[in-house]
Amino acid sequence: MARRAASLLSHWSSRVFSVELDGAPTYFAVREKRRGEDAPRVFDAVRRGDRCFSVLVWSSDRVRSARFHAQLKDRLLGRLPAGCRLSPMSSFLPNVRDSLIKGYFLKADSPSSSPTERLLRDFSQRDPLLVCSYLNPDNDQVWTQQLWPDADRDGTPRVLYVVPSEAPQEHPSTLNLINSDVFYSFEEAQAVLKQCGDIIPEAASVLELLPSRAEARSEPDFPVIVVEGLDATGKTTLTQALRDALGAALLPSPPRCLSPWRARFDQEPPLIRRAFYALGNYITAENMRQEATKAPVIVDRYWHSTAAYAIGTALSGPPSSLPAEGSEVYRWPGDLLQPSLVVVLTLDGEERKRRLRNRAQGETEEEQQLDHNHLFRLRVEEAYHRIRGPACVTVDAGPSADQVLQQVLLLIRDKCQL
Ligand SMILES: Nc1ncnc2c1ncn2[C@@H]1O[C@H](COP(=O)(O)OP(=O)(O)O)[C@@H](O)[C@H]1O
Ligand SMILES: Nc1ccn([C@@H]2O[C@H](COP(=O)(O)OP(=O)(O)O)[C@@H](O)[C@H]2O)c(=O)n1
Repeated sequence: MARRAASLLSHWSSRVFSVELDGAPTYFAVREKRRGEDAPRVFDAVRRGDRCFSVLVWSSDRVRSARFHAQLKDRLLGRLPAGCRLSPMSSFLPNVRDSLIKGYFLKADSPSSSPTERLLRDFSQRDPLLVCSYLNPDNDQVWTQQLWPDADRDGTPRVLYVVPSEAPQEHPSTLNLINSDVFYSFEEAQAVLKQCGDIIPEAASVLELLPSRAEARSEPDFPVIVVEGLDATGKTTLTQALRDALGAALLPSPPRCLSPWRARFDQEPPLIRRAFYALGNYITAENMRQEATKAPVIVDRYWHSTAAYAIGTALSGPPSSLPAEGSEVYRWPGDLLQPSLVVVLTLDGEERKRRLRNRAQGETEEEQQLDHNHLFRLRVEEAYHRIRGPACVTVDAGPSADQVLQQVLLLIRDKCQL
């Protein structure tokens, strides 16, 4: 832990900081203070006289960091004085993978800054937090950042100038996607659940259900067809109709054996939750392999869902903020069985909502977010289309259920010689 802190601090001046102030990201860096120089303005959205702080989560234990970050907002809001405003914040080394650390930027009204300061000092001594305070001593928008001595540990307060920085080319969260949000091997996902063992007892039960190891191995005897799409695009309807039309086996994903643990892992931060879903795919792959010795196999969601939802959640903004097409984040895990065909159902937003209303059954929290957040839905759909290895074939799910079935049957006959 101490070594990671030392390396964090030694690269501190190379870091870029990002704060969502009034809905727009402000990027800034810090550097040594030069005497007598006019520093540029940075925090236009911060009122004169406001006292600011940043609280960033850092720990070499990634499970601890992820869980601590997930609780941090509530913990801060529960104890901070009224009038203190929180904005999401992150810090990263440009182009350095896994360098992103996350936390919050706090604006405290001047009169109430002392209790905030006391509380943060208390937090920084007990918790895996790196706290900085921001001052504009001359009240002219020239900001300085001070790493608190107790965070710096060598006893010398470091006072740095805050200077504007350019927006990075890629969304900063892209730096930590691989093996934190999306897992590209059985071992990587399994390692997260093993690490959770002492804090989430259910992890042991999930680990027991896993195959001893994973490998993509040879093609199954019968074709395996995966149906993907956002909630209410008609996956259940289509997969059942395909099962009946082809005399196929129908597999749900995540697999049924994980049902007792799903709600538990849905409460966890992305690192743990996504590892759980990633492992579910390896169980599904074993089931696919077995069933495909006897008949065609239809699967309701698989790797495309796991990766596209994870990418769409980790990033923000319009689909243009996603990693570019061809990026390694869209690759297929080398040890995961590839289906013969992946069909993605797409549906006009209004029709999807109408079907959701008609069905009126419980949505996952993530699915509710899809409804409330149009951009999130667009990001997930775009990520679906960028995933490679098998790429997906898009089918318009707007026509009647029978027409959609006939179209997909044609595709299967064409691509899988069935
Ligand atoms: N092609 C279709 N045309 C009209 N309604 C449909 C069609 N396919 C499915 N539905 C209806 O839309 C709702 C959502 O379909 P469902 O198969 O449950 O979607 P998913 O499994 O993707 O969430 C259901 O009420 C279903 O009867
Ligand atoms: N193979 C899978 C299947 C589901 N999932 C997750 O499960 C959620 C959707 O599951 P669901 O059971 O609500 O889907 P529907 O088939 O009901 O639309 C998505 O939010 C994904 O995050 C996954 O990550 N990987």
